[in-house]
Amino acid sequence: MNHLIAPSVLSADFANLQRDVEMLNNSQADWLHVDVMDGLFVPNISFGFPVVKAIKQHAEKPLDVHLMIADPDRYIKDFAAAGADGITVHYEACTHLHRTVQAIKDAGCKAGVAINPATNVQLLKDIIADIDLVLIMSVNPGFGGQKFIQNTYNKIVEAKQLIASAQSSAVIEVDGGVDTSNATQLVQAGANVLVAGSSIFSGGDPSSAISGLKNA
Ligand SMILES: O=C(CO)[C@H](O)[C@H](O)COP(=O)(O)O
Ligand SMILES: [Co+2]
Repeated sequence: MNHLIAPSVLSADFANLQRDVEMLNNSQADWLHVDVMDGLFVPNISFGFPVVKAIKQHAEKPLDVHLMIADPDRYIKDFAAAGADGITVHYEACTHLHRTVQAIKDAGCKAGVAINPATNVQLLKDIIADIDLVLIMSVNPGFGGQKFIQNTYNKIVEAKQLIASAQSSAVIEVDGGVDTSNATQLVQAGANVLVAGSSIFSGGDPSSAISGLKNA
């Protein structure tokens, strides 16, 4: 599979969200990555259902919703209703992860599980066959614009082996500090989906930054 690009709307201009979503519609972006933060699981608050709904109204590509919230079971149905196509929860935020994954699927969405930089890939062994996506965080979640953590490459290789041994169809997504300096090596290690926020939106030409990552 060719790798996919999922620009993070967290780095968009919130005062011009429709304009930025339309730019993404017309770009080589494959998905729109939507970061929801609750100020509890992570030390930052981003946005909730009304903003996800507003993005959905204009988006022509799937919404890849990354929930950085405590006890996400409480809100799965609401995010599905708001327009999520995929919902990713954090391993570290779920007491009953299997139940949460089933709830995501029951809500009609693709189910993803994210792991923080200090969480061992092997902890996904008993859920890997049930999920559609593994999100390997390459920064500590909570903020855009952080420095990429090098150990991510090893974790991608390990996740790929875990997926193969379980005959899982899960794809591997990487999130945090992704730019053209590491994109090629991430894809070579086995990443299928690259999330990028600041490297896309901080320059003057987001659309060509997306093309740069797509051609990595
Ligand atoms: O989940 C996230 C932060 O927790 C964001 O998706 C991620 O940080 C993307 O932003 P950047 O490319 O600027 O690192
Ligand atoms: Co994210």
